[in-house]
Amino acid sequence: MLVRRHVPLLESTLRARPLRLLLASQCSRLRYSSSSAAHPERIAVLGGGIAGLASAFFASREFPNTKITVYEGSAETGGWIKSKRVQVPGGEVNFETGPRTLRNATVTAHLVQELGLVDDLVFTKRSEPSANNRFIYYPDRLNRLPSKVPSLGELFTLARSGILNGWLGTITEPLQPKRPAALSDETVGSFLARRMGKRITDNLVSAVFHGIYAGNIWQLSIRTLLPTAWQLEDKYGSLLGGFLRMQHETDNGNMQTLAHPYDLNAARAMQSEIDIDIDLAEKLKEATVFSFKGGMQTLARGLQNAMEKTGNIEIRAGSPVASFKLADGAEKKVEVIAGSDDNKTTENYDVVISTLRNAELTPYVTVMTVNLYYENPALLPVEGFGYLIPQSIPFDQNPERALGVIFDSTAIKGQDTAPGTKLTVMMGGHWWNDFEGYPDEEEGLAMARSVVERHLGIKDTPIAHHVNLSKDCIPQYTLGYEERLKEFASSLQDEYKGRLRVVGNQFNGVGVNDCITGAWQIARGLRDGGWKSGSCGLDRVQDSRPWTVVNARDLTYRKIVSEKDVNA
Ligand SMILES: C=Cc1c2[nH]c(c1C)Cc1[nH]c(c(CCC(=O)O)c1C)Cc1[nH]c(c(C)c1CCC(=O)O)Cc1[nH]c(c(C)c1C=C)C2
Repeated sequence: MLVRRHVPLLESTLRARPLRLLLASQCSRLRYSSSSAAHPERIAVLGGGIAGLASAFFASREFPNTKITVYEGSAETGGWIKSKRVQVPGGEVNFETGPRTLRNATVTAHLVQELGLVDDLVFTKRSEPSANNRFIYYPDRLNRLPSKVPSLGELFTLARSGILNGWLGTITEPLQPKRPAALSDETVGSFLARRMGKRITDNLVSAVFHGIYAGNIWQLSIRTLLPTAWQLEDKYGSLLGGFLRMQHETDNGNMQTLAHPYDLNAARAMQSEIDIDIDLAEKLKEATVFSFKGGMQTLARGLQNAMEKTGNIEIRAGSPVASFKLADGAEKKVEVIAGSDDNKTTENYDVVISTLRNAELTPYVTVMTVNLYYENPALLPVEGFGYLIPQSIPFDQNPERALGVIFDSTAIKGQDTAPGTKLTVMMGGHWWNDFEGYPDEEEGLAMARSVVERHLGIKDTPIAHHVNLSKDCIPQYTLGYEERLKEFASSLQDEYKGRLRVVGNQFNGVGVNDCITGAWQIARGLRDGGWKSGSCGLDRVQDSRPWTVVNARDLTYRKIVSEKDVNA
């Protein structure tokens, strides 16, 4: 593969990876310790999920001489990331109860590299069927979604299923009435139905949002979840018109897009501060998603192990936070009370990074995952990633309120030593919002089996299974979220004078990558005396600069470029 770096001098050190990584980490330490004259003495991180662990890790890189304490309520760190290794006849299989794969993201790739986990990675290549075959269940069968530009045949098959009914509205969108200037937010459903019609929105878009938020598109905020679409309409009066303008307004042939200046700065910081090893970059480029041979928990464990080795981070598992507040006295410190009922401690910190949830900011949804393993390796009627179920499916086709089914044994390979078929049925989300109780393990298993029998015709008995209820696992960025977040940010600043920062899936996005990137930004924000500033870590939402037209490539990490680009 033709790949080369921008900076030829670095090329030889790149090839000698261990040396390069060693140098990189020493350079980072030198740079970080240069500001150590004014480093915080103690930092507390509240919550040992991925956002908390990554925050502690990055903060320790910034301040090697600061004592960092991570408080985690449960016995184990990692939060929603949980992998379970299960013995089955013929080998072992990996069951994930939470996030199961990662998409390429600069900070995550860098973290994996720093933790020495590159050899533990498994990739789903772009060429594999699971990368290309994604299905939507509608109205009573699986429909393959076109992977890139759809062929006429693919469009015809989709149109025949009825999924695309109402698509004509999409091209007449620029002629439709403009959105009222005073409208400060809209639901994803309403925004998209205005241009695509309600039927496609319900049949297609709702399925995609099930797969990410397990949420209801008629409640989620377009302004937060599809901000570029919202801003394009704001600037150009039409989403399609704005999109087409972006194709024309090219500078040196580059595609353009709208971006918030904060995001542009963040992209520049990644570009200048992060080096990704060339071998890893190549693998990531060829993959749609990746995970770890031992499951996603490898990442959380890798982080914990690396932190334990630093000597300046203490992880207190089984130590729930009871309360925290700005401590009395002249010095700005935050007092944290934590621990079990019979063993509570009260300690003061210069900075607290909280990943704990705030009940007023967002509602949450609960998801039940049921992992199923069958001895027969050839059970599935189609090969692919799995399928999502839209909101429009009538109750009799989906009484269990399943959101989707993942074909794990094809979606990500290299984790199991047994050859059978592995599936995960995901149920609940917004559908279960009003439930007073949830199905127990036995009921969950029966419901999942009935979903795969009705949708896929699978009647076999699974030889291994795991039922897990993740109560309140995905925050819902509902209508008006951004305004609520702004108010929340100023109240935090008033109360904690900058000594409390917040990060995690309630603020940065619901994915693992969002949490890791948010943690990296929080730690950078503490640098060079930033820990004494009045920020609460929500600088992005408080930054009122308008979105501007930028070259799309300026938003992407591109230290690794193709030979063609180098020569251009
Ligand atoms: C525990 C359930 C989760 C559901 N959504 C998320 C979790 C952790 C978060 C999430 N899922 C996806 C994204 C998009 C980008 C990314 O970081 O990968 C996010 C933030 C996409 C996704 N959804 C499912 C899978 C296997 C993936 C990743 C791989 C891919 O896109 O190729 C499946 C899935 N997740 C949820 C449901 C209900 C579901 C249904 C099949 C909820």
